[in-house]
Amino acid sequence: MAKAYDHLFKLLLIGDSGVGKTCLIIRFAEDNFNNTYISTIGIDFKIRTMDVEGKKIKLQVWDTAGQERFKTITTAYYRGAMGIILVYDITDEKSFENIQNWMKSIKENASAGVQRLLLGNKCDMEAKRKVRKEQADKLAREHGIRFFETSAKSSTNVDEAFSSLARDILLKSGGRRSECRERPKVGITTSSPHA
Ligand SMILES: Nc1nc2c(ncn2[C@@H]2O[C@H](COP(=O)(O)OP(=O)(O)OP(=O)(O)O)[C@@H](O)[C@H]2O)c(=O)[nH]1
Repeated sequence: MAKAYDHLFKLLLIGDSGVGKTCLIIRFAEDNFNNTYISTIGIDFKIRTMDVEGKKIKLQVWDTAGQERFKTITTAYYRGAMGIILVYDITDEKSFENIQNWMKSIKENASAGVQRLLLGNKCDMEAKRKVRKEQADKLAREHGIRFFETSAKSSTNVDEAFSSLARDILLKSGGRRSECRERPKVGITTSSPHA
């Protein structure tokens, strides 16, 4: 029987409440978008398998609640993550300023070698932009990480962002077989509806 996947990578999305973390995951895992805002309670995850550099990569993507009151629960999940995606909203300056605090939280709670990625979401809302692309580019460069502007709504750069992070983790691991060896379903699988 053909192997269902070569690697399992655990990713985590963090960032202020309302920046679009859940929507990015739903766009990535289900190719769907909903305008209704239901704030995440605690933590949730979805799965999608994708081809990266000729390998089948199963991505288990964890969605955290941005609200401060869930911090104790959500930071407990940092340690197991191989990649962490920091998300801000390009129409919300405060969410960009807070990226520094989210970076600090990674330093305090995640594994030392965790791969990070910065996303400026809601780039479909150009008229309401408050954060210039150059500002985020500079921040990403300072931290030595990649940066994309995305839109979960228009699907801009969502697949690109996830596959770029998966590729970086893959290359860093030297293509060694990673994590568990269960044999899941092939193709795109999702689980656990957004709470
Ligand atoms: N225009 C636009 N709206 C978006 C986009 N992504 C998310 N939204 C909207 O922003 C709101 C918040 O999205 P969520 O994905 O629930 O935000 P979140 O970061 O998961 O929030 P918490 O669960 O509270 O941490 C919703 O009303 C979404 O419809 C986007 O790319 N463009």
